Amino acid sequence: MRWTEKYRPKNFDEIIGNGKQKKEIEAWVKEWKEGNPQPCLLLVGPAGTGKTTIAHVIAREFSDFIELNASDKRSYDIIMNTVGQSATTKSFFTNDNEYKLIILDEIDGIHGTDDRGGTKAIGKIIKESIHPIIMTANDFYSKRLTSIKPKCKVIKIGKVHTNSINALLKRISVKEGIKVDPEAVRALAKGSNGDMRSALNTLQVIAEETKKLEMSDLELVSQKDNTNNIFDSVRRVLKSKSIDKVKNSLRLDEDPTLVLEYIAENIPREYEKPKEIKKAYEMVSEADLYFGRARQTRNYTYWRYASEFMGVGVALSKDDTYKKFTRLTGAMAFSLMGRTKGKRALRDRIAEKIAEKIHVSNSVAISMFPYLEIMFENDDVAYDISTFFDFDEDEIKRFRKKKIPKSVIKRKEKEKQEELANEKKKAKSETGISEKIPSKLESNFNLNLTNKKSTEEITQETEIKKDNSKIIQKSEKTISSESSQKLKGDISDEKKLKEKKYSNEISNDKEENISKDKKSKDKKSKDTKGDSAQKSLFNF
Ligand SMILES: Nc1ncnc2c1ncn2[C@@H]1O[C@H](COP(=O)(O)OP(=O)(O)OP(=O)(O)O)[C@@H](O)[C@H]1O
Repeated sequence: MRWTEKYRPKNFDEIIGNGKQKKEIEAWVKEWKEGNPQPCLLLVGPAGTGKTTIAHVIAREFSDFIELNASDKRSYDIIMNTVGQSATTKSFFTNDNEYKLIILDEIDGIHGTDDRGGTKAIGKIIKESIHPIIMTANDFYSKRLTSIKPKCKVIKIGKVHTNSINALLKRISVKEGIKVDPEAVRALAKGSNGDMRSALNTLQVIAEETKKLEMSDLELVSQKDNTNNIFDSVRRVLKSKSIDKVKNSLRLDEDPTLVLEYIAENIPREYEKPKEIKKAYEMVSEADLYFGRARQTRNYTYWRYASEFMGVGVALSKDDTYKKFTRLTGAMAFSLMGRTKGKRALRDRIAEKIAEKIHVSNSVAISMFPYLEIMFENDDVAYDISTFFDFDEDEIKRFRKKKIPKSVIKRKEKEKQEELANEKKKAKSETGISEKIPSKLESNFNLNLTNKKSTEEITQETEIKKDNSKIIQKSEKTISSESSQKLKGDISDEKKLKEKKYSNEISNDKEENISKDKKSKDKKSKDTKGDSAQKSLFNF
């Protein structure tokens, strides 16, 4: 049970704050009871300060009472049929000639031009009623009250003082067996800003289960307070038919799509008629469409339409307000999201790794998961894929329950080392070809021998040799860095690919140079052959 109901004051003494106003109201009741009719009582003040509670306490003083949410039956005829005639005859209920109290809640909720005479009807009832009437409203300056105020005794109900809230919270905590830090209660009382309903709701949300309230809960207070605000708004949308009240309640510092989720979640908890539920969900769907449009176009004026549908639309989907207590819940979608937060983070991490590596979008990467699950059934493939994408243990666990066996990892690493060793060998053997390139001395010797080469040819040959020796050094450097990394056993595949590409480039370079060399050698040997022929000619 909500503590606001459990601890709703039963008499004037239990109503805290507003001492002066309480005295005025008590005097008004006394006059009525002594047979002196009094003007209609209009209680105006902020939410959660006790207006409805006061009306109910007064109702106990009379033989009977009728309570009507003014915005429920807005038509002139309905108001007249419900209380109009009864208000003008003493026997509007059962038998006796006693006064009966008429309570009209949310008077400022009657919608201006659309109220089809609602304000007029109330004016008429006030004028003609022989029974005491109490009305409540939030907004003293509401246009709806302009014609009503002069006909009533207006009593402004102020915010409840922090000290009074603090004292009541302490009393309730004792009754509920909650161990409280006085500083924390005071902070909570202050934070509720004169709204007793909010203070009680917050205390219940935080301390009902833990049976404690400490300063460290204060952070939680502000968070829960937000949630409370959402719940208050949702409650207002579902409970009220007052357009202004519903609109006001949706002015809260919260993501409106979250509020929509909460409303959608709670519609069937409050509304009972299938027709009402259907209509309310149609409104939710309209609101959702506008939120979608706002997101897509980034034109947030669409939010206004969405709010109309999810607030007023949903509120007016019911025929009448329900006089019952409804336990509201948070949006399941969000609690589900909360529970799967870790899983989703893992999913996104994996998707990012895949996306980056193979240049696909994250959603495409996620769509590959079922295939990866199948591929991961094979130990070797699981090792290859996870090495390629650089998956850690948790990420591997996403695709297979068992760890990759150590024996497979060992074997795979060995194979990798062997592969690298082969590559190194291959590179060295290529280096061997370059070594056959004639040394400078040899060339000079040949030159001396042949004595026939042009200076240009000599420079070209020397350049080629220089290039070759550079390439050899480069490739040897690469190989030695490869082997040291291989020993560390943590060469990333991307690096490997790059290195392979790089060593391919090198060997291409080498091949090109070697073929250049060969050509030059051939040329040389041709030349040499020519020389020798010439030599013989010389000799000749
Ligand atoms: N002055 C008060 N003293 C003790 N409890 C209070 C007081 N005001 C509010 N409460 C608590 O808050 C609950 C809600 O108060 P109530 O419905 O009377 O507020 P209200 O002023 O009519 O708000 P609204 O304008 O939103 O209808 C009550 O059930 C009661 O538990």
